[in-house]
Amino acid sequence: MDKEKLMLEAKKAREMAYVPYSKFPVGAALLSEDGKVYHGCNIENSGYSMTNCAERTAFFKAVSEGVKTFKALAVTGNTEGPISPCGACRQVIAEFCDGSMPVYLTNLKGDVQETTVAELLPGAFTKEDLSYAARQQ
Ligand SMILES: O=c1ccn([C@H]2C[C@H](O)[C@@H](CO)O2)c(=O)[nH]1
Ligand SMILES: [Zn+2]
Repeated sequence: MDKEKLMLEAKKAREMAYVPYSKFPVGAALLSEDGKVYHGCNIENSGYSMTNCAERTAFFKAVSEGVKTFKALAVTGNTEGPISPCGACRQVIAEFCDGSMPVYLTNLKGDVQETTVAELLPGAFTKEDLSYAARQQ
């Protein structure tokens, strides 16, 4: 699947957003190794901190169905420039994806920023950091 199609899938996913508080719908489309697209939207809550972003929704859907290897991610929202994932999502993306995996950040006007997982979260805390500590025990 090409990046244009993946960004279109993110736009479709955005239509499902549940955003009564921010009124700021976001869509994500996560392409798995086996070519399947996992869609995600943001899902808000009256307890604001319970809100789940579009990106994490897509990852949690895939992982909960046993899929943990991914090829690309597209995210879109109605931002002036390409949308910028929050810190929590950057950490979740870093958990499941190689640093070199492409991420397409876009908006409704069609601006596109092609970046990578490593660029989104330089110096991410990873499972390697945990295993170092475990080896010392
Ligand atoms: O990349 C982003 C940025 C924001 N949001 C959501 C969280 C909240 O519902 C709304 C406003 O922050 O947008 C996402 O889903 N993804
Ligand atoms: Zn987020």
